[in-house]
Amino acid sequence: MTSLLRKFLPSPSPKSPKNRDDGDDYSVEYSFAVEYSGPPVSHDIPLVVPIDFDRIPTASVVVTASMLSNLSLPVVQPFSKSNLLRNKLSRELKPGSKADISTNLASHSGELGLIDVEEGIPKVSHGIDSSGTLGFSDSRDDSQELSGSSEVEEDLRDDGEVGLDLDEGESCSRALSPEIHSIEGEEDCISVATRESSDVGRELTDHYDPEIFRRRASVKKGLCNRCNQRKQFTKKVVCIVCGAQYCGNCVVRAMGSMPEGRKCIPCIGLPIDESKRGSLGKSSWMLRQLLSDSEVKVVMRFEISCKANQLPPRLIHVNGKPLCHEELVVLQTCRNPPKKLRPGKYWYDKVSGFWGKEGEKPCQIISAQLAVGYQISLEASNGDTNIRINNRKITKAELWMLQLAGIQCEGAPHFWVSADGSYQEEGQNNVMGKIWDKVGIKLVCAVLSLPTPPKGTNPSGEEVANPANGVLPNFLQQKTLHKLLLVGCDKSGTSTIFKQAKMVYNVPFSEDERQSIKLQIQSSLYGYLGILLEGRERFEEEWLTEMRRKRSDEPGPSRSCGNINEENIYSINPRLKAFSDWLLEVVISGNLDSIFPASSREYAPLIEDIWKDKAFQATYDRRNELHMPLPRIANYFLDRAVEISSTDYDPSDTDILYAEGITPSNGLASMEFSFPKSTQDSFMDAADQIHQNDPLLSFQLIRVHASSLGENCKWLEMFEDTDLVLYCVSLTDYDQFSDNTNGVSSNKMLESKKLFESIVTHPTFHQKNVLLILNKFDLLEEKIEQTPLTQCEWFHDFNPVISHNQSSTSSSYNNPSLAQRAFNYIAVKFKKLFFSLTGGRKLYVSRVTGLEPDCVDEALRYTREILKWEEEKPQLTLHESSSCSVNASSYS
Ligand SMILES: Nc1nc2c(ncn2[C@@H]2O[C@H](COP(=O)(O)OP(=O)(O)OP(=O)(O)O)[C@@H](O)[C@H]2O)c(=O)[nH]1
Ligand SMILES: [Mg+2]
Repeated sequence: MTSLLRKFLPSPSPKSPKNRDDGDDYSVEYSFAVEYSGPPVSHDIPLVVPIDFDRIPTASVVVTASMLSNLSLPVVQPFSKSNLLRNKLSRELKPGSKADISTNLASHSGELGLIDVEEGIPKVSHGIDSSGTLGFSDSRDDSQELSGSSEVEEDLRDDGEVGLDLDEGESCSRALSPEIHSIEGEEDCISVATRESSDVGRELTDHYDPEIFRRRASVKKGLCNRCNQRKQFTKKVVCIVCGAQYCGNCVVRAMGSMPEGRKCIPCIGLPIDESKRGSLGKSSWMLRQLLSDSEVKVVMRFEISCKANQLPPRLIHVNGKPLCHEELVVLQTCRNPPKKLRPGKYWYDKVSGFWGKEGEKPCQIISAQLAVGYQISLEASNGDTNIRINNRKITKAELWMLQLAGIQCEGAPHFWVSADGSYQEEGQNNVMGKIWDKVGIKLVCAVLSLPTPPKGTNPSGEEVANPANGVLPNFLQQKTLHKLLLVGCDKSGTSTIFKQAKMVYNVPFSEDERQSIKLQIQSSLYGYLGILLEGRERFEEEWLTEMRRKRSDEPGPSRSCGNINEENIYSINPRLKAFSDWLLEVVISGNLDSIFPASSREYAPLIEDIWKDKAFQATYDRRNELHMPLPRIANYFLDRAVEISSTDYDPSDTDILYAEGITPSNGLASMEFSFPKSTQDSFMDAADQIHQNDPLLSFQLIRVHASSLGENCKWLEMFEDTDLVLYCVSLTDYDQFSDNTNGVSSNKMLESKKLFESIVTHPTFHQKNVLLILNKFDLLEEKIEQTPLTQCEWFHDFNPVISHNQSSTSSSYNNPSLAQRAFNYIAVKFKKLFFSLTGGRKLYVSRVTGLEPDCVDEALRYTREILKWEEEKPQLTLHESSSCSVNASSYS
């Protein structure tokens, strides 16, 4: 296999475009914005496939005139066989649609109805001759696909990027000439699609410069580009222009004082490789080893703010228009500029400030009314609903958002939404409300990954952007948010993990959350009381039955004389009895939540009386004999029943942690956090910790209750942009049963297995890795001594060989406890299941042991490591948290 990388270099100058018919294998093509206005064109023009030689697969399919009759969007697509076909067959160009077209300007401009030739940018591309090697030889023949496709293979290169290789000597080499040409002038650019983690397959446009091209072509992969050594090359510094890598010994000599950040000296002054924009300002480990902290900061500041590294405005398209310098300035200096602005195509709703990538849902709300780009198009976000906001068809996620906010969407309404979120229907003059005032809207948006308006004015005292003092303007800060979806069966402990995370990462509970948890605690308290009162009734009946039996056994006349004195330790006075009867009725009817704790003020004095009553205390002493078991945590609250039932009760953090649930609906909850500085971090060395405490790296933890996922987990669709799924399993479920929706009792571990299967095989999570959190390990340690794991049929072959002569010196590693072996066994069971269901994906495992907030720290820090590994695409095949390693041989 010969890599295209080395084989092909740029095409001829745009100033002398070669005509396709002259027999040459390549031609220079031009790209410009066009608005299609005529009937379908049927010129016989072969498809052109521009190829970026440096970052293959970066080739884009460019539409030619003859394809316009059956293809409109998106004109430039990442190169892939299926993309080519799908787009060709399924789209239709309607008059009025705009597109970027590349074609041979010289011969076809007139017939295409071009409107914006002046913005035209020459493109480097290779024409494919009509016999068809890498494309459609004749667009009228739909059956002809990539006829050369068998020679094209995706190949994972050693640097982790996907490359495109061709078989040596195959027909592609006929079509693509290895001849070297160059293009002059700064205006030149080539179309590329990079494989950034979040932008896979998305089109970006890279600056083209022959010097950069030459430099990139001469970069030695896998070696230090100065000393040519390979050894000790795992950590390196990479030039942000040409991609050359340098080892620790050579970096400073190769890069000098780094006045523009990490660039080798000849690259200084050249524009950066756009696919590396995301790493601007993020220092590497190696650099931190070589330079002092303050030096690293200065270099990183240069890297972010120097002129040569700024975004070229033309590479940003807004509503179809490549920006000019002034527009980019307007965009970047407005009050709420787009975050993470990279080369690409965006849509912008000037009325509401909604902003998104072309063909995608909105990702941000920026300042409204900016004079930037053309008018927005109906299809800007590729919305597949009939509902419009400000003349844009909205996406499904936005429709869900409106519906969850209680906004009527029946009858395909067309809303006008202004910058403050007030909305009205088209043709009507009255404002119907404000979207952002709706209850729970922030949570809904967070969960659906939709933007909410940025916070209001800067409170005084907040630092104002000033690169001189190290504070960068918003647009230079690129915050990365990783989404973690936390899900599990009933009582698996997801809400506890969520609350633990809030506490350990100092995310305060809002007043609303505290109030709702307070009501939850009070309501549960009445539930626990109900269980105890039911027990009291039973104990009293048992006592009376026993007394009657004793009486009947007594010989002689006393048997019939007089009634039994029914007064006993379990008797309560009529007032308490009336309350008890009523409460039991409420518990049985399942209406507890609707009655309590709204009316708890009324009942608080009764609770005090009940709690002090000897009958109740006698029952409480026998709480282990109750038919309906009290949750473990009940004691904690019952011991403070009087305090909790009072109206001025204010739950402590521990109360909140022990409470059941987070929100009244017990459904969705979301929080954003970042990892605070930690003195001990088992996963990284000290230098990495500095990097990891980066405030721009944050995480969103979304907890969703299994019952909110709907039939066949259909609502998982809402979480498509999850970065990692955290699936929570309670280790104590193996001997527990619950009634499923059909009223059939089933083992809870098997239920958990079933939900796990549905989630990991759900199409939304196709290709997503999963972290399995095995929870309540502390309870497993107690339980497994009493109840064998084999109670669950899935674990029938758990048969640990325990060494009984544990010496005091043998470590738990050499001689794991029964619970540890059970943990390992269960982890392997899930791993095997996962592997059989998903093939190549990875299941990571961690555990949580207890209710202390920091019990979740390790599992959550592990998620950060997993995401880092994923980004770096390591060669490892099996990852385990060091403290939770799963060893299949530890059980037999
Ligand atoms: N001892 C101990 N108890 C735990 C642990 N994790 C959760 N619990 C308890 O287990 C019970 C269920 O936990 P939750 O966090 O409410 O579970 P859930 O997944 O939210 O379940 P739902 O109530 O169905 O939403 C609560 O009483 C928790 O206090 C743990 O690691 N150790
Ligand atoms: Mg709960």
